Amino acid sequence: MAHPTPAPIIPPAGPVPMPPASPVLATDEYVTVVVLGASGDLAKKKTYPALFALFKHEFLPPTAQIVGYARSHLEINDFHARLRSFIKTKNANEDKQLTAFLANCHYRSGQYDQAEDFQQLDAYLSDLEARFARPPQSRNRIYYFALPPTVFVPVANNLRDHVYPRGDHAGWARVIVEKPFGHDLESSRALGRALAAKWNEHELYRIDHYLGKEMVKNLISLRFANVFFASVWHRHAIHNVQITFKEPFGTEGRGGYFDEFGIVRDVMQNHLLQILTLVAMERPVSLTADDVRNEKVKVLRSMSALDLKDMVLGQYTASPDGSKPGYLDDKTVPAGSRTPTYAAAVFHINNDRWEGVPFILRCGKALNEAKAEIRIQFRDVPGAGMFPSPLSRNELVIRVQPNESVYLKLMNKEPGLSFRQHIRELDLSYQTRYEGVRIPDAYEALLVDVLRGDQANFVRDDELDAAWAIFTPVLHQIDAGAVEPEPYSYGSRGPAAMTAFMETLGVARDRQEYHWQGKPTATVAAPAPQPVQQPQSKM
Ligand SMILES: NC(=O)C1=CN([C@@H]2O[C@H](COP(=O)(O)OP(=O)(O)OC[C@H]3O[C@@H](n4cnc5c(N)ncnc54)[C@H](OP(=O)(O)O)[C@@H]3O)[C@@H](O)[C@H]2O)C=CC1
Ligand SMILES: O=C1O[C@H](COP(=O)(O)O)[C@@H](O)[C@H](O)[C@H]1O
Repeated sequence: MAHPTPAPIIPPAGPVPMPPASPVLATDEYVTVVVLGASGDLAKKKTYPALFALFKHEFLPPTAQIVGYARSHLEINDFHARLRSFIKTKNANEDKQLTAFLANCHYRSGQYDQAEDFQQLDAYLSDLEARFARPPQSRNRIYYFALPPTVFVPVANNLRDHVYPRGDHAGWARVIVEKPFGHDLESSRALGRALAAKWNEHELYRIDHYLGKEMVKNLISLRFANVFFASVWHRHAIHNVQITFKEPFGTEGRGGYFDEFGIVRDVMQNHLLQILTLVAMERPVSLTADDVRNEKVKVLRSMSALDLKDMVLGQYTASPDGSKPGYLDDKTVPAGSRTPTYAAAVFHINNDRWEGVPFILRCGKALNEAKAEIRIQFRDVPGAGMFPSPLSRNELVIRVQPNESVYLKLMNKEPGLSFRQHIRELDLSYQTRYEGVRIPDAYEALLVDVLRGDQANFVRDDELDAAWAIFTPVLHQIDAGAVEPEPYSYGSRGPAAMTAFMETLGVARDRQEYHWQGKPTATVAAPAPQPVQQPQSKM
């Protein structure tokens, strides 16, 4: 195969100034970000918009260069035009910023398994470093895998062998890997071994983008920076914990990818389980990555492998009016597929703090609303009978999205001459309490962590292993078609079996009508945004 020589880099018009201090990178550090799979879906929808946002808000130094790499042959102007169509700007100033950002975005095409192509990439990066890094700045490289998992290993090997920083001022190298990290315990271990053959654990950043969401990052502050939560955060006060993810759209023509995984691998084994560990873990010794992850691993190791009898699985059918197709109507889904698009499961954490408390994880596509939340339901008040009104259980709700908020539902005396109790809430709605404050996208927050070298919000190898150990036995049964998922209509609340499932676990619904009086939230089915999914293998 012919390998074209790298295009010469346009010589600088004048001396490149030392970059201003970045809040995340010291002045003696220079960084190049290499986006592998730059022509794909994830790159254009998430990676580049997040990098632009960091550039715009001066978290990415203006000299940092971004090099896209993929197999497609793309002219740089076409590549920039493609990025422009996915990066929204609000005014002329942002347009100017985008033009400046794109001037730092390069593109190289090459195969994923060819050493020579990676050697040429290395030469290209070295040229850029010679131009933009100012000695004594160290020359650091971030490699972002926006790639199908089939090429993770050859790309990781080629990068380590041919594109690793070396020579004078060589700095650090960090690899960002996107899920799926295998499809069960065995495949995850095989992938882990292959990556570990060339890379150190401290260089690997396994992304679970839910760990970058503002309210998920807030969990550690809520729990450990407030004495009143710490004092009720255990089985004596909490009856159950519900962690819920709902999407109001189905696979919408991308069922081919989804069908290989199903909702348990797509959302529950990673995003929801990660949230569970942050809700349940003990106070870490410090906020350093390993102290936090040590506590998360302990939670996972205190959980038994999931059993099918502790699950409800569902698959959506067409909406009652026929306007929305069922899962099996998606042409990309294999006929007769039993892949679940909805799953609920109950977990128990076998330790002193949580014994007997059900942790209920629920996730589904094509449901009645868009919502991700953590709902901590407290125990019933003893002696509630002395009150004239039925008492509902207190609930602490942490709304991850949309409309981030923390609210505590409590019983309050109706004001006035009445002595009745009604449900009200202590409400920290971000829209009103942090009016005008921009909440960064999860990918931005995680890229900042990578620039800082903070792995606390990334999944460690033993954490991943423990997570797969919990799910692998049921996943194998589901894969073997052992369960027929219960049908539920597109746009509904999920399978009918959920009502009995929640009742059996002792989850109580409000015992009075409750209507929140605050600003209405847009939780009802909205036009479906296209989900970002791991690009399908093009190999
Ligand atoms: N700051 C804010 O943004 C605040 C917003 N609110 C809003 O007020 C409304 C009520 O709040 P809240 O009570 O916390 O939440 P919800 O009414 O959304 O749900 C409460 C719980 O009851 C379940 N549930 C809802 N409908 C049914 C049903 N028909 N059968 C069985 N279970 C059901 C829900 O499960 P499921 O998820 O499966 O439906 C959820 O677990 C919500 O729209 C909320 O967003 C309230 C306070 C503050
Ligand atoms: O990882 C995934 O997450 C998205 C939902 O992410 P969100 O940030 O939009 O809540 C989901 O649509 C997709 O199926 C899954 O792979």
